[in-house]
Amino acid sequence: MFKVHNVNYMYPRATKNTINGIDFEIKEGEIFGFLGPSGAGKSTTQKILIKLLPKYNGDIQYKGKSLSNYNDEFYQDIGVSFEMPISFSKLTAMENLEFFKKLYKNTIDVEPLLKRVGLWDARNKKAGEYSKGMKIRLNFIRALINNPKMLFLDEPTNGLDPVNARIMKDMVLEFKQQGGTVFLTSHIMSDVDQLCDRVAFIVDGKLKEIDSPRNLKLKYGKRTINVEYKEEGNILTREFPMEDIKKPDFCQFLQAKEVETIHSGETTLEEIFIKVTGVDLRG
Ligand SMILES: Nc1ncnc2c1ncn2[C@@H]1O[C@H](COP(=O)(O)OP(=O)(O)OP(=O)(O)O)[C@@H](O)[C@H]1O
Repeated sequence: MFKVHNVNYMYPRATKNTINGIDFEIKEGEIFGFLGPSGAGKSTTQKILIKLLPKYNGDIQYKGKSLSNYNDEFYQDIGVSFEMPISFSKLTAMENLEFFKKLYKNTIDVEPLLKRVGLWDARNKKAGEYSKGMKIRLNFIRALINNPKMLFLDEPTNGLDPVNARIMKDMVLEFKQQGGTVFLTSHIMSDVDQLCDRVAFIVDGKLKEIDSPRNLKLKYGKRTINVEYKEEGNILTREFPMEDIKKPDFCQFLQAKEVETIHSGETTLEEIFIKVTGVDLRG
């Protein structure tokens, strides 16, 4: 869908590049996560990809054609839901959606989507009177209004309660199942784990890692089995090399002990984030 080659970007009046020679591809039909510490360049990259920052150096191809050669037809193809909800506060949610519909050739029926995200009953309320979470949900529907092939989502579940976050994630996964491609940024590693086929880590404008969450967990995790067992009222743990799984000693150990839990030693995306970026998400 996208091929990004050796892209650099410097903001006007800045003294150094914000984006430093990044290379990556977004495959058609995948959910691609873009992760990194605050200020690393995630939003800047997203803005470059949606043609808001056209003065980059390097090559970006969208569907085999240089991004810079696309006109406004590009916007018929994509949907964008950024962190800051954008809507006309004096218009109702429905009036907002009707307004945005007029900008596109192909549009969808918003009723089922508004019902799905729980905004149907509030459709005639002014967008300015919506809560933060309602604005985020409205913004998401707006991003889908032109039946896009590609969605750009910035922190899609930030500010949503767990139920609405779940609905949003299900809708993103359904968008993918119907052939859509997604580029998303998030600081919520469990969301990234549930949604993304591949993730890229950006630090100081440079890409440090690109792979599937599974491969990253194998790469950064330990090939171990950790057994937690009870002995004389105490909970003890013992770590075995993964290779021991086939050895009689391991089976004998399990049979002899009162086993509580068994885990393989793969790591979490949060731990990987800390290792790759050097920044602790927990602050
Ligand atoms: N309009 C601008 N002019 C100059 N510098 C900017 C501008 N927008 C962002 N920057 C700088 O570019 C760098 C990257 O910012 P960016 O918004 O891309 O980070 P981010 O990774 O999206 O961060 P966050 O997770 O906090 O949203 C930061 O140092 C920021 O201060």
